[in-house]
Amino acid sequence: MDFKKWEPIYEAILEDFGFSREDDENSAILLSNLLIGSGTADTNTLEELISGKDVLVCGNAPKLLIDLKEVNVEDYVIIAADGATAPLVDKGIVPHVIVTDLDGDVEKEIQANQKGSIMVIHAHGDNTEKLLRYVPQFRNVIGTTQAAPFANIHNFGGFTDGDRCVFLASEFNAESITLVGFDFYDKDVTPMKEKKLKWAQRLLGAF
Ligand SMILES: Nc1ncnc2c1ncn2[C@@H]1O[C@H](COP(=O)(O)OP(=O)(O)OP(=O)(O)O)[C@@H](O)[C@H]1O
Ligand SMILES: Nc1nc2c(c(=O)[nH]1)N=C(CO)CN2
Ligand SMILES: [Mg+2]
Repeated sequence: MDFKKWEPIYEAILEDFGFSREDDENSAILLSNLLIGSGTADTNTLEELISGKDVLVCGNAPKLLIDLKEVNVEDYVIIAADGATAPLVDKGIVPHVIVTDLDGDVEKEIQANQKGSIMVIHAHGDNTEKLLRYVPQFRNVIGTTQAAPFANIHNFGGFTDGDRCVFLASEFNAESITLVGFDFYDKDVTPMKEKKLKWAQRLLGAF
């Protein structure tokens, strides 16, 4: 994603939520340093995995398991959005890629990572403690930010874990992108989650 294209959307998100760009930037610097310690994965791995392939993006809506019955998971490169990892792992499915800001079931994500999942870990102003605690426990990590990319920190576009999966699949030239476990009208969510889902829906309108 060209950051100049993403930046106006990012500025609108910052304003809507009252997030601080400086906090996001400092969190990204922290993640960059943590990855220098533990080893950053190469984005070529994502290119090789995704380019020309059919991708299944798994969101964490309650209907995820119902949606999964309609697809043959073996036909896809599977990208799990954060909390979607646990129900997949419980069904014996190891996602090829996990996109996370580490506020889901991180223990399940560590298990999946040990079985081969590539981690795409997102730094933002409200997850620095999670980064410090968990990043050293993962291998094969690619770091992302919603602010400007630099050095070993990327910005493929997107905001919530779920829509960032789709931006990532698009960035690496997926042949097709199929969504399961997305429900933007889920009423059983907090007001904050409802607001984030509205942004996810809006951002996915571009695809
Ligand atoms: N009804 C839904 N409830 C929860 N997540 C949903 C829903 N529909 C789609 N999603 C997508 O699934 C992703 C993963 O969901 P999860 O429950 O892990 O949320 P989360 O980690 O709190 O999300 P985020 O960190 O992006 O706020 C979300 O980022 C969202 O894009
Ligand atoms: N600063 C900040 N940025 C975010 C946050 C958040 O809570 N705070 N949540 C996200 C995933 O929904 C993505 N980006
Ligand atoms: Mg999350």
